[in-house]
Amino acid sequence: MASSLRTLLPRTTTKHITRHSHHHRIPLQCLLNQQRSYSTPTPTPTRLEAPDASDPKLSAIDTSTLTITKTTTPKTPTPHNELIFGRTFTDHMLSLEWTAESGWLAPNITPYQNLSLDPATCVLHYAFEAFEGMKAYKDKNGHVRLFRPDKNMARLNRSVARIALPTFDGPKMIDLIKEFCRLESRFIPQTKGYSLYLRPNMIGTQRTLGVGPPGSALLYLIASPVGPYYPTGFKAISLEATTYAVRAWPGGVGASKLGANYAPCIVPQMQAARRGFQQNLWLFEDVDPETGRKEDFVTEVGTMNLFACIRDEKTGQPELVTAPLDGTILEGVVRDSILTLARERLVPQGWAVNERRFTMREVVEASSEGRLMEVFGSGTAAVVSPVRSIGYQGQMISCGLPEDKEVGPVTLQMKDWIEGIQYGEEEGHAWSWKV
Ligand SMILES: Cc1ncc(COP(=O)(O)O)c(C=O)c1O
Repeated sequence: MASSLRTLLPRTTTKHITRHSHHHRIPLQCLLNQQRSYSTPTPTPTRLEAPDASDPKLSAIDTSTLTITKTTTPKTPTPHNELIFGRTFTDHMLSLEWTAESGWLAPNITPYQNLSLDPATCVLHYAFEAFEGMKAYKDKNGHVRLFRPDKNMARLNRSVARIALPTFDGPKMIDLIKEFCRLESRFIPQTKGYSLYLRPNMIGTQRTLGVGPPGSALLYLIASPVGPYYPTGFKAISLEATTYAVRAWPGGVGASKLGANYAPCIVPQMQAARRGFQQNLWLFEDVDPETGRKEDFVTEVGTMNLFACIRDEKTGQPELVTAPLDGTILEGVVRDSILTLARERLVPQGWAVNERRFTMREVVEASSEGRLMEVFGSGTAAVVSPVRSIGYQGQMISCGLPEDKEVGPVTLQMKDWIEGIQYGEEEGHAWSWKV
């Protein structure tokens, strides 16, 4: 316990050495830039430079130094029917500290406990924070499995790099997560639909009010056992298309899983809820280069990507469409899985599968002409979430679900395929990683 507290407590928050290394580095860089600009003008950067922390030495993790301090007060897991998403946690947490001088220090698994942060810690002022959401599942033989954890680690590395937090060795972090899951295995119910939600989180821990790259960071992981998103079967949701606020924009950080992207989404979500909608749908207004007209492009939902099944006006061919990865939406792991499965398994049945920009005008027209077959959200929490209607500019757009149905065939098929892989029912699938 003593060593675990030392890990999380003041070491990073009271030591200042890491800051000095930046003080030395920054003036030197400025000097070099200045010198260069006297001879030939420095070209304007056309892309973001990789931050210092992508230095392989600074992103290495030594898993052989892992220490495990087990709790002396193990909890009784919450009964299945009482599980509420993100409310109860397991006995332990995994944590790793990073400093700009030494890179990643020895990882620790300790009892779940409070963090102690100096009030000046940079995450509390400037939102140096990025996170992930992934799950561990238990198959019918009692083996714990992760679903495409490489994708989550790659995305977390992209997110942290965008805000000058240190990158890390993804495969080594997965080894640590596996170790953590083995320790917490008793919290994962062996019932399909149940899982252990894993929340890796990285924060900048530099104690400073100066705005600059954090010289120290903490990567930690906590876990919450969760039940099925729809315990009594699917319940189709209705979305309010938000026309008065924007979630992300070209050149922004919408593709990064930063905490700072989520807080500003709550007020529009509350407003949608006040009008009876379960979620809001984020749009992006832009000129369509083909028509020269201003359009509302469909992007994604609060914590889900969005798919539509639309029958072609002329040929009648069904198309599965979702917004492209243009930097304004999160690159969902489930989104990618749906696209891959659809290309493998729906295209041979005559479907078109496209990542392309599509507009609310298209959705409205398809709906009014009876060509909008299904709409659904995709994400780790629910896998898929059927959409019954979208409120847009004072109209309710019906998304093709018959009134007596809660889910369409494509949505249901995707859930079955993906859960089959997650729970190891589809034998030997490369996306299901045995722990
Ligand atoms: C904004 C946003 N979009 C999409 C997703 C879906 O991503 P994934 O499929 O990786 O869960 C999430 C959930 O994490 C999200 O927060």
